[in-house]
Amino acid sequence: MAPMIYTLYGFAIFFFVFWCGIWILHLIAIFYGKYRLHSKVTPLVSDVPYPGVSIIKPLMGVDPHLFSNLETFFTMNYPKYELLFCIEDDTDPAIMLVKSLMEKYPKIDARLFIGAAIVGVNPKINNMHHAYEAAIYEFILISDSGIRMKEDTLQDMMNYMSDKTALVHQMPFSADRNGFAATLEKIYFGTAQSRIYLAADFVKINCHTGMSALIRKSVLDEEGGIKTFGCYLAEDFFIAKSFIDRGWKIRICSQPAIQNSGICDINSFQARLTRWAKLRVAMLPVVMFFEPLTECMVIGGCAAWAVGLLFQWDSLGFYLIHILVWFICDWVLLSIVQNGSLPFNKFDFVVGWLFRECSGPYLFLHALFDPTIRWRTRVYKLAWGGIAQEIKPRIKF
Ligand SMILES: CCCCCCCC/C=C\CCCCCCCC(=O)N[C@@H](CO)[C@H](O)/C=C/CCCCCCCCCCCCC
Ligand SMILES: O=c1ccn([C@@H]2O[C@H](COP(=O)(O)OP(=O)(O)O[C@H]3OC[C@@H](O)[C@H](O)[C@H]3O)[C@@H](O)[C@H]2O)c(=O)[nH]1
Repeated sequence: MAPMIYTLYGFAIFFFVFWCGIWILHLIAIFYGKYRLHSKVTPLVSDVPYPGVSIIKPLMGVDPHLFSNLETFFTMNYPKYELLFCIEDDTDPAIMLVKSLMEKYPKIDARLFIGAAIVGVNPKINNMHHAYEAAIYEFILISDSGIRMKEDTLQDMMNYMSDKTALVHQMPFSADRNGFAATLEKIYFGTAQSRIYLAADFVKINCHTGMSALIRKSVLDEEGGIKTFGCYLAEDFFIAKSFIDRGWKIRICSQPAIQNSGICDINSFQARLTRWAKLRVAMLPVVMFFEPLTECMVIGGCAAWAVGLLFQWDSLGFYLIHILVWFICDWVLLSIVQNGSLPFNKFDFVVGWLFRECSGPYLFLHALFDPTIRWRTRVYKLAWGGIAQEIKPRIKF
């Protein structure tokens, strides 16, 4: 009987301590977010020789926002940059769209690369490889198709590129769009993901998501270039890891990434989160045990049970207060990340937040039990450690 009791008390103490740790994460995210995000960007000084940036845009297919998202790259206020658009398929309608932007902005140095190289299994790396080889500047910006830039975003990123830094990335967030799926995306990126992202950046843990990343090219070249990371689907994580292992710093900049894909529905959003969860579990198996415990409903339930056992507190009351305080912290964090009025009201936030918090643990479980990964037109399997293998030939739409 005694071992059983010790085990129960052991679990209770673990849950209670973990729960206390999670509140420290909340506080770090709120205070660090307030201090770190949305700083005023130092204006460009005309006699300073700014380093050049080769911006690589891997594209695949079109969506209703693609034209206006890409256009923001032609209207940036940065003195020296080139745009390198990469499109794998020569029948992709994105080609027409890029060409029309190149005609509209003839003064902007832009090139189009059609056809992917096969340097690994990661289709984004394969797509970008030719552009990477042709890039002329000392910095590259890898920027996904759904990203929007403000006029000063590149300047903001460059401001954080110190001599010891090799990678500056934008914390994922989303644009103001209408509909429940857009609300859900904003709530997820502005709460659950921002909390971990900001805390990880604060303690210098690698949490790099590669949708918008400014990279010191010489450092990546020392690793053999982007092709070295073509064997992983989570090339972003492994690029950052290789930099950190060699003593370089990676940092977030002050402007969160504005994701503005024209495809915004609950199924594709959840499929994306599930895909990311599969990547995390394969690269860092420890995540399998700890990530569910970072979910409000899960850690709240565990802590409520623990305090009932350890301190004879009312578990239900504790659970409800836990949820309420978490909810308030999330509202505060989301407001900090948004840095302005939100495109939805408080009622939408309550519904979206509850939906996200209840569906999060389910999606994670779903990711654990289905190891195959579908990314756009391809299907993969991951081995422990993150090496990917393509298991079905490409589906052509
Ligand atoms: C003692 C070890 C504790 C490990 C705790 C792990 C808890 C992880 C909880 C939530 C993870 C949310 C991650 C959010 C961003 C990830 C988005 C993503 O998956 N992107 C992938 C695709 O682009 C990318 O390849 C992966 C990037 C990095 C994933 C790293 C996850 C671990 C982060 C651990 C942070 C702990 C912070 C602790 C601060 C005190
Ligand atoms: O087959 C593909 C798939 C994707 N891509 C490009 O890769 C970028 C990211 O694609 P998606 O938007 O589908 O995927 P995500 O936003 O989930 O990507 C994210 O997760 C996986 C990481 O490897 C990426 O670095 C990260 O950006 C886009 O610019 C897309 O055009 C390709 O070029 N080919």
